[in-house]
Amino acid sequence: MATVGKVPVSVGHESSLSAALEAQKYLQSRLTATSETTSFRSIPIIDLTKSFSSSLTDRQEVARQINEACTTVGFFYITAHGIPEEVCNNVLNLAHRFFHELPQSSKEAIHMKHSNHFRGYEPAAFSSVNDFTSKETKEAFNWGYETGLDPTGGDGKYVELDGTSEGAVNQWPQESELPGFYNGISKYYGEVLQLSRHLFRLFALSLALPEDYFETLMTHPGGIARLIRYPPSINPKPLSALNEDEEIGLGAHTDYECFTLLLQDSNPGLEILSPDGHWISAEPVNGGIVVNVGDFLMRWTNGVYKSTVHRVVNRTAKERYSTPLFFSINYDEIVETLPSCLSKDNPSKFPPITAGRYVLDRLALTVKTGKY
Ligand SMILES: O=C(O)CCC(=O)C(=O)O
Ligand SMILES: [Fe+2]
Repeated sequence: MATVGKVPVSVGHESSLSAALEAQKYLQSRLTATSETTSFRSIPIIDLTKSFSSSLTDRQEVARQINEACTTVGFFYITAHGIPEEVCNNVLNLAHRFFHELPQSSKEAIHMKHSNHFRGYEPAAFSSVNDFTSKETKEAFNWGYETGLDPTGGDGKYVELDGTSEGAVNQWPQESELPGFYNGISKYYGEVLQLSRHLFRLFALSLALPEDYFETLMTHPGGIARLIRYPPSINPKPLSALNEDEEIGLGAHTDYECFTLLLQDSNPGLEILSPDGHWISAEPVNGGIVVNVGDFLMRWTNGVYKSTVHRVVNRTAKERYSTPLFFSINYDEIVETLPSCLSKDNPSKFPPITAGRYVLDRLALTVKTGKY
């Protein structure tokens, strides 16, 4: 089994802190590297139809494509994923309503600064994924797992990133101010949570593990999600090799959790960095959801699955909306390198790590308040 059990969260904190600092160094090295031999110019599209088949061979066929994508690009689109179109359209529409209809004073009332858990409204330039050298233009609304949002009802043992369980920590807008908001979010979140569990079964197959290998690790999973708004560009510019963008929506970064499922509207903006230093636009695919490997899964697979650097630059005169879910396992699990990613010639490169603490230490580096 990959987990080595549950321990008090303080144990292993030092290693997750140094892991967070290592990750920052890794990011800097990726941003300056230009000479890797493996590279890519496009992002694969994986049709999930066969993943829902009762035939294991069919499911393994999809898992093989996932393995190929994760060992090379670290990003792929999924289509035929089963989330109804109207649920997706509705959540993007709610994002628009949140930023346009909710009065500023109500946004302030649920400002992220009131939260110990990075939840609530986050204005532009409040956080920065890499070192605060440029102000990020995005604004966001952040929330996380609640038992009531989980269609399975969970196992009632949810803990936050720091291992505590304080009860409800999400900061929601008042129903009277944004009618239907909680319901619409809840519908999408439930769907995308279940899709993430489905994907984890495919990830297990893709890593030559039993299909239910991760099952007991996602009974109260971490799942931070956001509505993000990128303002229209003041000075729209096409993507160029010169990399001299003044308006950065979200700076270059890797994600922290196991994997991310990202719904984006019809405006491009997401760009991913190929190993030889080219930014590739992850154009929206009709009915598609973007999936990318996060650093926690990269570590867990001993570096076999790639966590790829990406950023967002809105190059259009239209605003852009997106909704990522950062799917993690139960935050109180401690994991060590997956057995199928180890061999005599390839010993573990990473020490055991607590799922929540690792993410917390990464997130804490993105805000200046010093509060977290
Ligand atoms: O908005 C997007 O397209 C990407 C968002 C993202 O990369 C993130 O929130 O980590
Ligand atoms: Fe990201």
